[in-house]
Amino acid sequence: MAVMKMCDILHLRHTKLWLRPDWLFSLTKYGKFQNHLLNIIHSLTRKVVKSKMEAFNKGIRGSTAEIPEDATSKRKLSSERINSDKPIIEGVSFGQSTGLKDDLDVDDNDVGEKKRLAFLDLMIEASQNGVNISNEEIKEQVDTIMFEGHDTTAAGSSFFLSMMGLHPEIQERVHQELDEIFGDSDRPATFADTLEMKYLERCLLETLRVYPPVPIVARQLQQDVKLANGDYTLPAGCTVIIGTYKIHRRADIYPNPDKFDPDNFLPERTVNRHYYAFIPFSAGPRSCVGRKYAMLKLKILLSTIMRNYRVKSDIQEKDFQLQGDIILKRAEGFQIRLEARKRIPQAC
Ligand code: HEM
Repeated sequence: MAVMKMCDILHLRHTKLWLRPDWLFSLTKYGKFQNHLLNIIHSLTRKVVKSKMEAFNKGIRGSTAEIPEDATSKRKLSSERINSDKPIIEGVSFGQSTGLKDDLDVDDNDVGEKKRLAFLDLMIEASQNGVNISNEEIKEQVDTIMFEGHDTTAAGSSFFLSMMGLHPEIQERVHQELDEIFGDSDRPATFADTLEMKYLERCLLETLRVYPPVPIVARQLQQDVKLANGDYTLPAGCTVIIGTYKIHRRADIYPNPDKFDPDNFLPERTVNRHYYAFIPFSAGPRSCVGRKYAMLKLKILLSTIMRNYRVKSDIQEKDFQLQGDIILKRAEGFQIRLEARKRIPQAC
């Protein structure tokens, strides 16, 4: 709640110009409330770092990513199948749905077979091995991960459920797929199961296309940048905004771009699409470090909800058949409801 309330204050400062200067803002009730909220948030992260350090000093390390062998072989098979359909054309992606590959991924075997130190353990170990990183800096990294990891996935999963409510026929296919994977069992989903969730994954990617939780990213240029597509130079110091939301709705890339269509992520459609045509996690060296974890977490979370519930919405798809940004305005205040499909395990 503290993070959500902090976001309200941040958004308020976007629109209320007089709240922008820090000195003026700090005198207002919002400034004081912000201090209170930050205190709550920071004391949580301090507690996390402290308990991790205590555990680390006792020799206890965080979990390492170990994936069962059968899961990795399944994964390789499915990507081989996709690769064999069509040759990969240089400079374009053959679909991030095959593992959210990015230009950061140099190792093709990067599906988690390697044992890794949990991020916080890694930083604590580095600080104890002479790397110059203070406890406060470690805490700030934890703040970042906690915020980035929570707000975006919360938005992504809400949008996904909204889409399910709006498109009952698509929801039905998701249910069918999950029933095929899990049958009547209420066992928890595993990593191997998530690799079978092909249709759910397509729905998730399509959700991130039409409603990217991070709709724009911005950069301040440190040096002049000459654009490749003409005689234009962007001067150092200016801020460049990449409009993810707009890119994802380009009709030359996605025919009928306002339509929610999970088939946009069929391997044959993604094969020749430009690498940067789908950038919910941004791209390049400062892209989202949590994207694979986010996809995994979202698939586990959403499949668990969908196995047990049917999503109903109080508006129809036709209410969304408007152009571009207006869609979001019409969607304000609409409600979705979850109806139990079967016996609900306690974990839900
Ligand atoms: C659907 C879920 C997510 C989406 C859509 C998303 C999207 C993004 C985007 C667009 C950026 C780049 C922001 C910018 O350049 O201004 C970013 C950065 C980042 N994300 Fe995510 N993210 C998601 C989940 C996560 C999760 C689960 C974590 C951590 C567990 C995470 C950690 C980070 C971090 C640490 C950065 C900063 C990377 C850097 O600056 O080098 N994200 N994310």
